[in-house]
Amino acid sequence: MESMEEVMFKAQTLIEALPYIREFSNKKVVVKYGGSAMIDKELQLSVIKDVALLKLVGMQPIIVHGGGKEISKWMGKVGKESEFVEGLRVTDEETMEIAEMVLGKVNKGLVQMVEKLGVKAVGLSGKDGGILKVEKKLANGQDIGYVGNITSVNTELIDTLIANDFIPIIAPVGLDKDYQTYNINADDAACAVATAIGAEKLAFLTDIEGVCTNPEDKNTLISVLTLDEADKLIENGVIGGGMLPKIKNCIDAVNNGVSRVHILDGRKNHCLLLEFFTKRGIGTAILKHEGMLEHES
Ligand SMILES: Nc1ncnc2c1ncn2[C@@H]1O[C@H](COP(=O)(O)OP(=O)(O)O)[C@@H](O)[C@H]1O
Ligand SMILES: CC(=O)N[C@@H](CCC(=O)OP(=O)(O)O)C(=O)O
Repeated sequence: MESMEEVMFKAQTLIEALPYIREFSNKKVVVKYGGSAMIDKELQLSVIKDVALLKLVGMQPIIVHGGGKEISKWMGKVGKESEFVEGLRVTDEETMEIAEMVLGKVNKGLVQMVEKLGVKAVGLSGKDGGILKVEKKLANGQDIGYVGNITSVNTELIDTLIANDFIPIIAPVGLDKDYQTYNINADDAACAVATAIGAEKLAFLTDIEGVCTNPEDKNTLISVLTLDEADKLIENGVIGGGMLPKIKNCIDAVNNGVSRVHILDGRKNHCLLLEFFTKRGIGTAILKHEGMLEHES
């Protein structure tokens, strides 16, 4: 049996959420779901429950997912080594086939979870309705195969689904002008979709607390990062590895009108709810300038 104190705490939490629910009512929010937060089934359900709740309280969520670790696992099963250049998977024809199959499986798994919660979802890849059009992307000037750089986003299908109360769940696969299939980094896909549909908010779920001055020490988490500060951290090498393309996408999204961009720890249960509905927020917020901070500390 819950104590009165516990019940009151829950009521307070709900009241704290009120202004955020009002502010984001009918607003499009994009969640990039990938990395380690995808591996654990329990964590998956926690993320999906959060997204379903965002929908049920009146927001218009769109999920863009990855599945890099799952792709690597299945590559291993067929005896293929995964190779990355600048965080991008070197993608030959066979790798493309595996990536598309695995991302399709991940996609339908997420749809299934959302539907089970009684919320409508449709799973798509960037091939459907011409959502993601690409050209070949080079990494460090190097040809790494069927890796796509997004050239345009067709929002027609996404908008139709949202208007009909579905949560669109998008896998990062696209077509070039000759209708050749390409593998797309999921962070790139999330940024492009958020920008094209005019999202109010873009949240990247990843496997670390947020941007840190020392990634080995979670106490060095940076809660708020302005574009100028982000540029400096890139210049002096503080931001590296997989965080580099993520931050570049964050900068792009902010510069292209997505006013709230966040990097959150997807390993933390209900990280989306904490970010969306509490005063403090969690993770790192990337803002054009400090004055735009929406959370009080
Ligand atoms: N300054 C930094 N702050 C946080 N993480 C960083 C930083 N520099 C490098 N990283 C690395 O980036 C990783 C996150 O990127 P990545 O593994 O590609 O995420 P995902 O798989 O979720 O897309 C972290 O686990 C960390 O090792
Ligand atoms: C070109 C490229 O690298 N594509 C990625 C697509 C999946 C992805 O980005 O998944 P995460 O977000 O979980 O890392 C890949 O093949 O791994």
